[in-house]
Amino acid sequence: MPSTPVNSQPVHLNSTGCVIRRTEQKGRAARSIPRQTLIEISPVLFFSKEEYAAHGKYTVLDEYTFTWTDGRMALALGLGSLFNHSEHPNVSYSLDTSTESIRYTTVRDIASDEELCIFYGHKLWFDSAESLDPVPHCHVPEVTEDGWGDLSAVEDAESADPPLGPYLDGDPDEVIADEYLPFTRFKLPPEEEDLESIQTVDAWVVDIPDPRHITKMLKWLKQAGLETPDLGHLKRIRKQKDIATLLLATTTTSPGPPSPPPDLDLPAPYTLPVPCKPALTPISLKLKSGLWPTLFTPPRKGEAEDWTRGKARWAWEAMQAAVQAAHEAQRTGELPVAAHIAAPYEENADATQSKTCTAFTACDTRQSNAHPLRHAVINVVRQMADYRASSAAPMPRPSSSAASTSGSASSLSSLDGEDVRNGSNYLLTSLTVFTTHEPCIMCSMALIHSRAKEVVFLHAMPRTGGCGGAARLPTLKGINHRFGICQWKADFTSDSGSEDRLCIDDAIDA
Ligand SMILES: C[S@@+](CC[C@H](N)C(=O)[O-])C[C@H]1O[C@@H](n2cnc3c(N)ncnc32)[C@H](O)[C@@H]1O
Repeated sequence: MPSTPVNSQPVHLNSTGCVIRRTEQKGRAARSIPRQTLIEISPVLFFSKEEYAAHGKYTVLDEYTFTWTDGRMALALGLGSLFNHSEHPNVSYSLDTSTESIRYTTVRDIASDEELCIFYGHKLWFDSAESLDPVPHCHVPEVTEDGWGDLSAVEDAESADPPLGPYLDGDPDEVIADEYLPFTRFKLPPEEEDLESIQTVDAWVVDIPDPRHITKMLKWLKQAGLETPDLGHLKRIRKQKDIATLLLATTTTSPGPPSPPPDLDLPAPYTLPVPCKPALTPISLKLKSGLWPTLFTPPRKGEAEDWTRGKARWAWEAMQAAVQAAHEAQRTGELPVAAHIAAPYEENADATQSKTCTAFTACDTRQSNAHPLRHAVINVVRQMADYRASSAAPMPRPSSSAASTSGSASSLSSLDGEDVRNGSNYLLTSLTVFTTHEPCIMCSMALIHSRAKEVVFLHAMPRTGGCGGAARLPTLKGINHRFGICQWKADFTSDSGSEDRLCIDDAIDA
């Protein structure tokens, strides 16, 4: 660590204009740096948990290490360990598991000599002394010749307000209204059912020939403890040809026929298949009510998942990872198309310490592999599956999900050997996939097979896309899973004016 006072000449700097100065505030800009500049890629040094528990944590390293996505303790080399924490960071970072490095990018224009800070998370282990630097409000510093040649930025700067600003400042748990989200959500119409796809359960019913007995039977139902919530989506009485029939209980609740009061002299109960769920569409209502009178519960406005400021920031960083990978792909002669599977956003999580799932990024490699199927989405799913297969890493375990009609979603937990053999390595259950381009029909189908929770894409592909362009696969009849679809808003592009470079021929399937 250099020991120069704050106003002396920098003794350690990198090519994008960062310099280390020994003050209470580390890591300053030696010159103005435009937003969206990749200022540092820090390789990471790892310690096993055991090594860290036995030695590392008793040393100064404890101030610098954090938990990597796979549980190892990690130390950022280069300038990475020197960024101080701020509630208003001007630098964002993303963990790149494929190269085991961390990428640091400015989130707004940085004035010369301004301290460079990242956000450590909400659980700090020290009392934060925020930098006294005034936060410049979108002022674009004049870039004058400063002796560092023309190495100031990797990306071009724009003079507009930084798109991430609204998400960086303020309460990360605050729910953001749809119009302020960085993407537009497409509302999928409720899935249309047909007679074959309606799920039913067998239930006991009893005919009540004398209508005067209906009230008595309803009372008895309550007393007998048969007013169970599993039948809450069905009406209790069906009237057909002047005969009322009462729904008693499913055969799961009551394997044998319930016994109504003998003094009513009712006929013997019998079983009927009744719908398992309420009707979401008028067609479904008609079909289900043909089996048994069913409640109609169309999806209401505002039922979409809430997005918080912290989650919007997570999405922004994930899209940025995809965009960066696409630019890198382009530099190596590939199509500028990339996909990023983000580790799930954890509310109230410490950004550096508690990630339990790994993120994956892949680009299109159909040029270098001379293989027409090596699309970015296929590559990223494959990358994740290979990683899981090789490391017995955590995988999604099916449970329930609003987005999945196959009834699967996840907490991330290890699966047993049988699941692995069954191909669970490919499951994206509960995971969001960020792509620079709307996935083509093949990739959209792969995402359905993989049970992706949602897809967020930057560029629409009207002629070839499978998420609304040429087709919208999740809405096709007979599909056994649906993923949510979101398109990134142009105003919020993480690509800072360079997005035109990601444009590809609209005849190409991404
Ligand atoms: C990764 S290091 C950052 C670089 C460190 N300041 C240095 O001089 O090497 C993390 C440590 O820096 C200090 N630190 C970082 N941000 C701080 C802040 N906002 N307020 C006070 N101390 C901070 C804490 O001691 C923390 O354990």
